[in-house]
This record gives sequence, C-alpha cells and structure tokens, in this order.
Amino acid sequence: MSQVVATRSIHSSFLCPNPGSAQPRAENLLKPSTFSFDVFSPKKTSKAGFHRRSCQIVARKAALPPTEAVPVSPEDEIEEQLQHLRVIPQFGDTSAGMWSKPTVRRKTKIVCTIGPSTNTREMIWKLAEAGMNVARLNMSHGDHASHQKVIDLVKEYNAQSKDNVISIMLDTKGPEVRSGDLPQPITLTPGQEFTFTIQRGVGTPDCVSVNYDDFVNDVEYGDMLLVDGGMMSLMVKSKTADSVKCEVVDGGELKSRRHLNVRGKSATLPSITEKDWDDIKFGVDNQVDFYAVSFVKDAQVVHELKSYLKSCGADIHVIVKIESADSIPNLHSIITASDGAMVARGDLGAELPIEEVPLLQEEIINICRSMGKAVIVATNMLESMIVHPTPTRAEVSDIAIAVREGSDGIMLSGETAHGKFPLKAVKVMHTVALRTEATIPGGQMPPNLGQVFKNHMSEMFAYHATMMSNTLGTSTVVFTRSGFMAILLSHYRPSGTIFAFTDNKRTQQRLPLYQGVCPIVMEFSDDAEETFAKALGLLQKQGMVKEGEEVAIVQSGRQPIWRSQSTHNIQVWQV
Ligand SMILES: Nc1ncnc2c1ncn2[C@@H]1O[C@H](COP(=O)(O)OP(=O)(O)OP(=O)(O)O)[C@@H](O)[C@H]1O
Ligand SMILES: CC(=O)C(=O)O
Repeated sequence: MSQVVATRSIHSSFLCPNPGSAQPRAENLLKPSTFSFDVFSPKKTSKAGFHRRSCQIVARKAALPPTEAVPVSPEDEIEEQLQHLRVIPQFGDTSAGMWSKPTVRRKTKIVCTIGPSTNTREMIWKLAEAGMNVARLNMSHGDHASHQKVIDLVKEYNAQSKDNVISIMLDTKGPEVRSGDLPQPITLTPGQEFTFTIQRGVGTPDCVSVNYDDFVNDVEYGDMLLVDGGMMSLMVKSKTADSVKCEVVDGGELKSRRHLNVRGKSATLPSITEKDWDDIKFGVDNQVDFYAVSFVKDAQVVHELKSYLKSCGADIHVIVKIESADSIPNLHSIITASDGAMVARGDLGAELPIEEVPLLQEEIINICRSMGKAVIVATNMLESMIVHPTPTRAEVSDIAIAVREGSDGIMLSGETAHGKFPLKAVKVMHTVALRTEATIPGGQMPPNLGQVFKNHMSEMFAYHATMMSNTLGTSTVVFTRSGFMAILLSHYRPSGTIFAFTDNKRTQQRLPLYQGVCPIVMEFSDDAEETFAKALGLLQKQGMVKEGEEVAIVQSGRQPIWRSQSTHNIQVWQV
C-alpha cells in the first residue's frame, strides 16, 4: 500500500473538489507558522483489531521542529469510494445496508411541527423512522398538557432508539396580532367596508375584535392589512380611538382567530410576551433542546433570554425567527447573538413584499453559514400536501433550493401538524433533499472561513479533516463533549457523514439539527484508542460503516478529551 508524503504544504497535497476562490484564502487564513504536522504512516493494529493505517496528522503548539508532512495517497479504492458517494438515490429506495437509515444518510435535517395529525405515540415513531430530526411544538396552539404529552413521547422514542435521536424545539407564540372569535365565518367581498376594533368580544358580519390594544396606534391611513399572510387584504381608510375602518381589497372567508399583519410594519409589542415567558419556563422544566423565538426585532431580546437561561442553568439553544420587518436592518447583530436562525417565510412574506422572501432567504442562509450558525427554512415547503398525496413541482423545487443554498434544516408546518399525509410529506422531503445533496460538490467553504471562531486551531483541524475526508471519500468521526467540534465540522460541510460521539446526552439531543451530523451517545473510557475502537465497533454493528472502510477520526475542539491541552490530531482508521 503506497503512501506518498508531501513535506512542503499541507494544503497542496489535498485534492480540493471545489478549487474556487475560497481555497487560496483558506490557505492563508489557516496556515499557522507556529504549528507542525507529523504523519505516521506504518500500518498499526489497534487493541480492538482496527487498522490505523493511512496517516495521523498531529499538531502540537510549537513543540516540534517546523517540518510539515502530509500524505497524498489517493489509493486505488478512492475512486470506488467516491463513486459510492455519488450514488444517486431513487424515490422509494429501500435498500438495506450501510446507508439505509434516512436519518444517517441525508445531511439536510427535517423539522416536523407536531399537531393533531401526529401527536400520538404511533405517529411520532413513524415520523422518526421516516426521517424527522427535530420535533417542533408551536406554542400558538395547544396547551401545556398537550405539549407535555408530545415531549414525553419524543423522549420515550429517544430512550429506546439505539441509533436515532430527535431534538425538541419549542416555538414561542410571540406578539402575534390576531382577529377575535366569530360565531361563524364571514365572507368578505372586494370593495366592502370592514372594521377591526380593540373592544373585546365583537364578532359581527362587518366588525371583529383584535387582540392587541395598540393596533389603532400602529396603523395609519393607506396601510395594507393582511389576513393569514395575504390570503385576504384590506386597506386602512380611517380610524377612531378604538377602531380601524378598512376597505376589502382581496376578499375571502374570515374565520376565528386569524393572523393579522400590516405590510411593511412590525407590531410595537415586545418579542417575548408574558405568555412566552411562561412557555419558556415550561421548556426549561422539560429540558427542550431549542427555542425558536418569534418576531425577534433586535439582539437585545436574545441577550435577555440567554441571560435568563444562564440564571436557571438551562442548556437550551436559541434560534431566532426572522419574520418581522423590523428585524431586517438588525440581521447581523440578531444572528450573532443567537445559535441559529429560522427563515419564517409566512410572516416575513406578510410584513415585507413577497418578492423579497427568496432574496432574504438566501441572505439569511449566507449570514448564518458565514457565522457558523444553524439555519432553517420554514413554511409552505409542501403546503399542497396538507390535502394532496403528492407535491407540486414548485414545492419540490423550493426544497431543492433550500438544500442547495446550504440550509441545515427544512421545516414542515401544517403538513405534519394537521395535514392528511404527514408521513408522505416527510418521505418526499427526505427524497428530494437526498437527491439534491447528491449533486452538491463537497468542500464548499463559507465565505469568511477562518474568521468565525476564535479557537483557530479547532477551525484549522475542522478544515483539514474536511479536506482529508473529502479526498479519501470517508466519513468523519469526532469525539465531543459540548458539541462544538461537531458543529464546527458541519459548518465545513464535508461530503461524508459526521459521526459525533459524545458522552453527554444533552449534547447528543442538540446535534440532530446540524447538517450532516449523526450524533451518538457513548461512554468514553480513559484510553483514547480504546474509545475510538469502541466507536468504530458500534458504527459497524449498526451498519453505518462496513468492514474495510476508512474513517477520519478528529480530536480537537475547545476542551481536550484525551490529548494534552496543546495537541490536536486527525487519524485515518480502517474498520
Ligand atoms: N399543537 C397544536 N395543536 C393543535 N393544532 C395545531 C398545533 N400545532 C399546529 N396546529 C395546527 O396546524 C396549523 C399549522 O401549524 P403552524 O405551526 O404552521 O401554525 P401557524 O404558523 O401558527 O399557523 P396559523 O397562523 O394558522 O396559526 C396551525 O394553524 C394549527 O391549525
Ligand atoms: C414559521 C412561522 O412562524 C412563519 O413562517 O411565519
């Protein structure tokens, strides 16, 4: 087995699948003068019989003479392995084997809103097996008892599942403005006069209550009011101290408790209402994994929530929902303060002109990718599947675009909450994402590579592990306590799966949202090699890797597990 060693540059020896402009920049940013690299090429057999045969790259801070050595040995099997990665899955592919589990093989993660169609034990199990990675609880609907039941079921699923884990995301109601209850739906016709009042309990054919006292102050003559994100629209004509008189522009059937937005304006309500704080506390008590915070307008609210969570010792990550017109000028600071963002296209397309939505989607994904934050694209992704068993072509294209743009997650709302075909919707999303991913070249780097994380050494190792696994066509195995290194690797979007081993259940629970990460909980022993061998044995037993396959093992990150404080390394092991 030949082994070629390059001694000059660690980068020039790697075959970059995407030799674009990011490469030279990456080299400059990531080439530290104070680190050295060793390659250990002899074939070794570990205690458990695995071969650590290809190479081991180790960096120690200024501890070794400044020589650099790296293997550049695309071996005979590599083309075969790359071919394997290029295999294009077909609709309904049920082939067993190393990649048969949808949740392992697909990289883009699926978020499912749980509601009346899916809140049973049977449906949670079926959704999980069909490919759900994150269960979303929408606090605009249901009560704590119904959400508690879902949380308990997801936790029960996680406890019994050997190789799959579902995160729980609690989505706050936020300062939603809604119309009041009506005894029966009202038909609104274009040109008709219709009034919204802040008086409570009004529901007649020409006037209905709104749940927000400042509504009259927030709207002005000429404003366009949208019902249900634009299903109907009304132009403001005049107002009094307690009511707003409108003319119907686009008519339809107005039902009880419908969403109201003012085109181009956000309500002057706080992003986190009293109800939201109550729901957040419910999330802390139940140790959910993520909050999706509705109608965030500035970073201040994220800081406030994070300091509350810190004060209660809660390890829950914060995803900001970008859906408010006021959030757009503050996108950078809001996303910087958060752990990720959701492109909440429903309200976003109501508060802003609808043609802005695809542009903002791309911009938000790019900002998140460049900051190493998670990003989810949400709403209407398979809307027609609420009532039909097959999607429209436009919906399929919409999923493909979100995947190509590099979203970590894609979300189903009404499709799984109250739709007729929740499982089919998940399967369509899975298949479309998988098919699209098969066409994306590996190694597409975020634009400001090397500048995001202060922990430069970990970033460099994430970069090199990605290059190495892409070149050799291997998966990556990482050992992580906080999840940091797995998230960092995901940020580099390696072609193979990132198997993230952790001894922390909370970390395992959080990682399913991240692109390409397959989290596995396992006890770590005091001996690194023994732990590596145990991890590979487990992957092999679950059919996630097969005998003879190579994997890149990364030891890096903020908190050393076995290595000494200043030593990081990448090894290639053969199963
Ligand atoms: N926990 C729940 N209990 C009951 N119904 C639910 C629940 N979650 C969602 N739904 C139903 O599924 C629909 C779609 O869910 P989604 O999360 O998209 O709600 P939404 O964005 O708040 O929509 P809407 O404006 O209709 O409330 C909701 O409108 C609601 O009818
Ligand atoms: C998801 C959500 O809240 C929206 O699209 O508005």
